Amino acid sequence: MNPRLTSPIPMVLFTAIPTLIGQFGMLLQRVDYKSEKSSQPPMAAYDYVVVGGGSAGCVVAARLSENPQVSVLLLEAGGNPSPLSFIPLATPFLQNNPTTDWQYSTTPINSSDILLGNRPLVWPRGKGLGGSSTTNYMIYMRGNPQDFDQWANITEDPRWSYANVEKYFNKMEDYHGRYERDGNYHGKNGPLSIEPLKYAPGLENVLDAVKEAGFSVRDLNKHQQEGFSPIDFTQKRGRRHSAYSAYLEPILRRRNLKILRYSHVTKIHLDSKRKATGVSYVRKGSPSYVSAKKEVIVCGGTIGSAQLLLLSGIGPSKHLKSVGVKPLVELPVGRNLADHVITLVGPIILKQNGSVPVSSMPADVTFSSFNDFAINGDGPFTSAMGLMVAGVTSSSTSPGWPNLLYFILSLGIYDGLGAAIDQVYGSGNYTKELLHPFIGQDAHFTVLSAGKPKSRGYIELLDNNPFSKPIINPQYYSDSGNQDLQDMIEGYETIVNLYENTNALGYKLGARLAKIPNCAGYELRTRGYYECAIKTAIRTVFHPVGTCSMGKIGDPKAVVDSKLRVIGTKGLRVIDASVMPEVTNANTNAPTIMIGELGADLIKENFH
Ligand SMILES: Cc1cc2nc3c(=O)[nH]c(=O)nc-3n(C[C@H](O)[C@H](O)[C@H](O)COP(=O)(O)OP(=O)(O)OC[C@H]3O[C@@H](n4cnc5c(N)ncnc54)[C@H](O)[C@@H]3O)c2cc1C
Repeated sequence: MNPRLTSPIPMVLFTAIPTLIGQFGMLLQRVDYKSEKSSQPPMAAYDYVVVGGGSAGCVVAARLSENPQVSVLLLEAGGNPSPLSFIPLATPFLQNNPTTDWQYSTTPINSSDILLGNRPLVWPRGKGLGGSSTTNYMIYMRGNPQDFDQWANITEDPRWSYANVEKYFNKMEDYHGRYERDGNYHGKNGPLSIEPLKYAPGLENVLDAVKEAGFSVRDLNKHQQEGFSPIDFTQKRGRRHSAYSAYLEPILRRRNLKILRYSHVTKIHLDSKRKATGVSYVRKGSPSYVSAKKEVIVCGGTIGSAQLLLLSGIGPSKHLKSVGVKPLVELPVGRNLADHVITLVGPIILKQNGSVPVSSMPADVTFSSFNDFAINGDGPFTSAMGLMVAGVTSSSTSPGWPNLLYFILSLGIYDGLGAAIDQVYGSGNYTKELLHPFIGQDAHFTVLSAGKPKSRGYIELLDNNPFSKPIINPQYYSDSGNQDLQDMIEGYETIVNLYENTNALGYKLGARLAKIPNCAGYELRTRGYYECAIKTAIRTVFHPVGTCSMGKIGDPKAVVDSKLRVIGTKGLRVIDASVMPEVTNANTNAPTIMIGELGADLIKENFH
C-alpha cells in the first residue's frame, strides 16, 4: 500500500469535489451569462459571419479581422471559458459538465460480448469560446506527414500536403517544449504556447523501458516516426493555453470583430442560387438574424457543423425529408464519421512490496503544490490525469506509417479514481468496480487507440428542432476486414511487452497487468484475452472528424472542396475538424488549428 494513495483528505470530501466543482461552475456561468451585454448592438450585416468559436473558429475570426477593412461577427453558443479550465488538474471535471460541455452521447453500443454494451457512450465537446480546446487534455501533436499527404491525395490539392501545411504549424507555434534546443524544426513567436511535461513521477522508468523494448525516444512532432516521448502540452506557465487564450483574448478590443456569446445558430439561409445570405440564431433566448455580405464560415466542430448544415437543408435528402427538413443541396453531410476508439490498458500494478513514484490526485492537491502552480506554473496542478508519455507504432498492416497511438498515465489508484474515470466516460460504475480491489496500489494505465481507423460512423438529426441533440453512431469496429480490432490487439501486446518484459518496468518495478473480471475465461496475455479486454470497455479519446469531409468535386464522400467551400453553394465554408477526410494518427487539436490558419488564408485570397 502506498500511503500517498490513501490520502489523509477524507474520501467523502474528495469524492464530493466533482459536485462542488459542478455547483461552482454553474455559479460562475450565471455571472458570465449576465455579463453578456453588448455595449453596442450588433449590426444588421457583417462581411464574414463565423459560427462557433472553438479551436478553428477562434483562429478564423482572429486572422480575418487582422484586416481592418473587413467586419467579422463571431457567434458562439457558449460563454467565456470557465476559470477552472485554466487549471490542468481540473480537466476531467470539465467534461460531462453542463457549463462547459454539450453533453452529447452516442447511440447504445450494442454487442452481446461488450460489458458496456447497450449503453450510450458520453461524447464530450467543449461549449464556449475556445470550444474543445478549453476542455481537452492539452496534448500537442501535429500528426504524421503521411496523414496530410493522404489529404492532398484525396483532394488532389497539394496545399494539404505536409510540405505545405508544415509552415502553418510553424506559424501557429510558440514552442518551448521538450525539444526546444533541437534545431529550428518548431515555430517560435506564434500565438499558441507549447510547453514540456512538468510533473511526471516515474517517467524515467518508462523511458528506460521504451529504449529496452527497442523503440526510440524522439520528438513525435518532427516527421513522426515510430517511438515514444514525454508529452508536450498547449500550456503557458503551466496553465491551459487554448485557442481562445492564443488567438482571441489578445484581440478582444479589435473594433472590426464583434463576438456574441450565448448565441446558438439555428439555420444558414441560402437564396435561390444557393448563396449563403445570413444565419438565424438565438441569443440568450431571443431569436435574431444577421446577414453575411461575403461569407458564412461554419466552425461548429464535427458534431455542430454537421448538425447545422443538415438543419439548413444541406445533406442526404432522404434523411432530411424523414425529419421534416426541406432538402436544398444533396451532400453526404454527417457520413464518414471517424474517431479514435480506445481501450484503457490497465490497471498495470507496479511493485507489490514497496512504493514507486506515481501521481495521485488527493495527495497532489496540497497548499504547497497549489502555490507552486500559482507562482511558478509548475507541479502537479499542471498535470491532467497523470498523462506523461505518448507513443506511436505501426501494426503489421501499416509498415512505415504509424497507425497506433498510446498515452501512458502515471496514476496510483486512490478511492475516487474509478468514479472520476466513469464520470468522464459515462461508464456507470464499471471502472469504480474494476479498480476497487486495487485501491492504495501504485499503477500506470495506457490509453491505446486505433490511430488510423477504417470504421466509419454517422451523425443524423433526431428531428428538425435545432436544440435537439443529434443521433451519433460511431460504429466502432465495424470495418469489413476487422482491421481495427486486429491492429488494437497488436497494440495491446506492445504495451504488455513494454511493461512486463523489460527490466526497467517488469523486473525492477514488478509491473503486472491486472485481469479484467469480465475476461476471466481467457488466459491473460493471449490474443483471446486482448480481444475480450478491448471489446469490454469501448471508449473514445475524443477525436471525431470527417462529417463534412473535404474532397474533390464528384467524390461521393466530399462535402467541401479543397478550399473548404460547401459544394453546390456559394459564400459558405466549413473550417474545423469535420473537414478532415481521414483522422491523423495524433490528437486533433493541433491539426484543427492548422486547418483554421490555412482556411483563413484561403478566404483572404478573395480580399482584393
Ligand atoms: C475531452 C476532450 C479531450 C481532448 N483531448 C485532446 C488533447 O489532449 N489534444 C488534442 O490535440 N486534442 C484533444 N481533443 C480534440 C480537440 O480538442 C478537438 O479535435 C478540437 O478542439 C476540435 O476543434 P473544432 O474547432 O473542430 O471544434 P470545437 O473546438 O469543439 O469548437 C466548436 C465550437 O462551436 C460551437 N458551436 C457548435 N455549434 C454551434 C452553433 N450551432 N451555434 C453557435 N456555436 C456553435 C461550440 O460551442 C464550440 O465552441 C479533445 C477533445 C475533447 C472533447
